[in-house]
Amino acid sequence: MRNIAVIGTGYVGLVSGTCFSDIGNRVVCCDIDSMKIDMLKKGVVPIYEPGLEEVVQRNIKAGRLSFSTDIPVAIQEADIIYIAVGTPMTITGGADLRYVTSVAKTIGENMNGYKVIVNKSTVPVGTGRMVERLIREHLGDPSLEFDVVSNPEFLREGSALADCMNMERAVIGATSDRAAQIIAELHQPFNTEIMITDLESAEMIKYAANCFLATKISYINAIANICEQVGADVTEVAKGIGMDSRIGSRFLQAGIGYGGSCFPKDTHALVHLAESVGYDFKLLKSVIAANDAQKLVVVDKLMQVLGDLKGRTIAVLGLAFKPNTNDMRDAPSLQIVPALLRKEAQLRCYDPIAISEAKVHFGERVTYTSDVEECLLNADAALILTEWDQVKKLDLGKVKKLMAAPIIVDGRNCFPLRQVREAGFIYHSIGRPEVNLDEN
Ligand SMILES: NC(=O)c1ccc[n+]([C@@H]2O[C@H](COP(=O)([O-])OP(=O)(O)OC[C@H]3O[C@@H](n4cnc5c(N)ncnc54)[C@H](O)[C@@H]3O)[C@@H](O)[C@H]2O)c1
Ligand SMILES: O=c1ccn([C@@H]2O[C@H](COP(=O)(O)OP(=O)(O)O[C@H]3O[C@H](CO)[C@@H](O)[C@H](O)[C@H]3O)[C@@H](O)[C@H]2O)c(=O)[nH]1
Repeated sequence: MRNIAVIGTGYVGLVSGTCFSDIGNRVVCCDIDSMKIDMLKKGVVPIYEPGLEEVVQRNIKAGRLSFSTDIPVAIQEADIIYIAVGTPMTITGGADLRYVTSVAKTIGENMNGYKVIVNKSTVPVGTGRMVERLIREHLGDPSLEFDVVSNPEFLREGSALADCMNMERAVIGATSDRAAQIIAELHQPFNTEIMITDLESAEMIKYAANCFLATKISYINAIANICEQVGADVTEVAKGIGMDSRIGSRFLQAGIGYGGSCFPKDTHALVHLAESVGYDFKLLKSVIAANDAQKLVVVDKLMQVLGDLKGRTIAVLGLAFKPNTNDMRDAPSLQIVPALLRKEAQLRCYDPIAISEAKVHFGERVTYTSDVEECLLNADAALILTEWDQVKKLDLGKVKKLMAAPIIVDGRNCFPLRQVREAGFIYHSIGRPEVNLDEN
């Protein structure tokens, strides 16, 4: 049993802190956001993450998990300190390290014995060394010992708890065997593959992994754009190439580009890091440019079907960057909705859980509903932006009766072509042949 302090109780800090407590450690999750901490103390989880609230409540009850804004005390009482604060993108594309820097200083000021300081935030190579230096500079007693470790997080939003409890690997980048062993032991109950490496390589692994996945998505989206011109179907192509185990079938879903709190900022951060050492990462720059362009292909498709969008009622199905989350950070809808508004379309937007987050961005310029059928009622066209189950399971016969015209532009390839053809829709999706009424 270890005493762990997790500093930064967002998606990553809350989920990993909860999982560490669930395997038997005593964990205090800290944050400077007192509203968040007050909610969590009552067992209320401030983010939408399936299954999380139950596990949080279970561990609070068991006395293993607590929440606090008193970060100095949490540091003093812990033998392992996890840093899990945000590292958002700066205007120049690099990672903003101000929160990491501030936490490192606070840790240094409150050190009172040997501790392992573990960085879980996604940070550029060299940050672990900077954290080490800052802690040392702020130590009250220079004889105090500590080690800095990098243990990047690979969970996905929407399946964060399951991803963390069943992690495929734990990457541990350490500067001492002592610290590597402590963090490796901490991960034993997860029954996962443990990779012990150096600090710099661990930091690089996180960016290299995310940027590889982003590259895979931009690649299949580029293939989709060619498929449309040559009459091929990208879902068949993805299936066919994915059967090659060297390629693998995951992250080959063509769509409206990647969004979310990680891929957009991490691709930019790696380009920025490369630039700082004199490498022009042209490949990754193209991945980013392709992704930016991909978000808007559905706007062109809508115009191709409807012509002028002025005054037309569009049912926008899904606003979150992916299903099972209410996170709107860098969601493709943030580009697509304003582009449609510039064309003076009337937008009725559906999302089962992200409406209050979406309102921060779109305000009163669109109308909102969490009822998918209400969204579709009398609409001139439906535009699918998130592959929510509620959308994928729609009865197309019923949808046709609800809508003013049977038109769907699908940015997520939710329906088999045969199904929409039989239901009598005009259906334009990504990288697949168009379905038009004359062939129905
Ligand atoms: N969200 C994900 O799916 C995910 C997955 C893997 C890695 N990451 C990385 O993990 C890090 C955290 O991401 P997130 O999505 O959890 O961020 P988040 O924005 O949800 O949470 C960060 C939290 O840190 C708190 N914070 C800021 N400064 C603080 C300070 N000085 N002391 C205490 N708390 C402070 C904020 O109030 C906030 O609650 C980022 O580097 C991100 O790239 C995120
Ligand atoms: O085949 C695919 C797979 C994903 N996406 C899109 O890619 C984005 C990211 O999806 P996903 O990776 O599932 O979600 P995140 O929660 O952002 O997780 C990513 O980013 C996290 C933060 O770094 C990492 O920890 C995870 O391993 C990594 O998958 C979303 O917009 C998806 O719609 C596609 O377009 N096609």
